[in-house]
Amino acid sequence: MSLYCGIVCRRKPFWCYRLLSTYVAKTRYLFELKEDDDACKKAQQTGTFYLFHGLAPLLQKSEHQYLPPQHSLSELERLLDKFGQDTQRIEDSVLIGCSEHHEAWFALDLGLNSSSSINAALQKPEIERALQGSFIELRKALFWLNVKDASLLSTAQALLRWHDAHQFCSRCGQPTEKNVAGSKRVCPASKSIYYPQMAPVVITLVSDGTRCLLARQSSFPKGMYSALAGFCDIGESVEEAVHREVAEEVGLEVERLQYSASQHWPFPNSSLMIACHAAVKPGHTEIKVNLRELEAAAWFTHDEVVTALKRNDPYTQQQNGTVPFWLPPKLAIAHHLIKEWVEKSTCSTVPA
Ligand SMILES: NC(=O)c1ccc[n+]([C@@H]2O[C@H](COP(=O)([O-])OP(=O)(O)OC[C@H]3O[C@@H](n4cnc5c(N)ncnc54)[C@H](O)[C@@H]3O)[C@@H](O)[C@H]2O)c1
Ligand SMILES: [Mg+2]
Repeated sequence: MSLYCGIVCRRKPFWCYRLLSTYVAKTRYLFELKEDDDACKKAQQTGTFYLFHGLAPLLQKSEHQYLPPQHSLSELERLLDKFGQDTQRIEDSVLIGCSEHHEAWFALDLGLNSSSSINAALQKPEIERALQGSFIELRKALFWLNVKDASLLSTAQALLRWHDAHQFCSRCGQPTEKNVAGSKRVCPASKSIYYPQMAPVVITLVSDGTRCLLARQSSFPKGMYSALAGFCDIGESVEEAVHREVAEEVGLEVERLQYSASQHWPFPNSSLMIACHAAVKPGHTEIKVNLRELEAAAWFTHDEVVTALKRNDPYTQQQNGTVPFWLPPKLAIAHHLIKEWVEKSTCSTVPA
């Protein structure tokens, strides 16, 4: 229930956090930190930092799970000091969220070349030893993290990568400067403002009523099949992109599009995955694979998909040198789409 009653406080910020629901207060607090550099600097004093090296997050193994440790500002300053680095490097950190109690969370990459400090990147093994953890490639880490940490670290990696790649103004070539939160970069020379971007991608699970269509690119791990995905062209609607991508990749026309869900996907650059179900016209099921885009595509039955969904670790399942058919991991939206199709077809209400 929202406690916000429309009362406007005279204190800065112009709303009173105490009158807002926890969620609204949190979003307003994060909004303030993005807009106000002084407030964000102050938040760093009481906030915590997630560390990365070359875009790989620091993880610590605890019992049966991997967790990303959080470090306070003073711990981070001590670490930098220990390795002979100036604390200006902390200016490269980006805001990635906050707790319900308004403890701000930041991410900092110690391996990328710093735009704030003249010191060279820190050496990975030494920091791993000092912090008793390992920097693990995010694609691998996603298999071991819980949903909340996976989402937070994906956001952090996407934002750190975007800042690393946008250090110069594309209009005049001069260096750009990030605001404290990292929600934008500004070119002092041309006055251009740059905001972190995501590319919209449609991902579609096509059904013929009893089977679903899955495909693989040669770059996928062996045996893995997924739903059809493709970047939206400029000027296209989501619906147009779904029709075009399915036609382009497998030579089929689809109808009865149903939006399912969306997801931020950090690889290889930030994408906004928009997931849909679609159906082919009855009898129009002949696949014509575009070999410039895909290695293979095929129709899979309900039973084949159910069996594949149960294969959590496909690499241990190899028999006689063959790799079994398997599906993207739980955290990928493709997994969600496929699971949804299985559940719907079990109830006999799958899009025909
Ligand atoms: N989260 C998931 O479940 C999931 C599943 C499948 C694919 N994906 C992601 O979807 C994305 C798109 O899938 P795809 O590779 O089949 O796309 P695609 O079919 O559009 O083919 C990729 C090609 O599109 C072109 N392209 C056009 N706009 C681009 C842009 N903004 N960035 C990069 N390339 C662009 C390039 O030539 C590129 O080689 C991939 O990055 C992949 O990681 C995510
Ligand atoms: Mg594709």
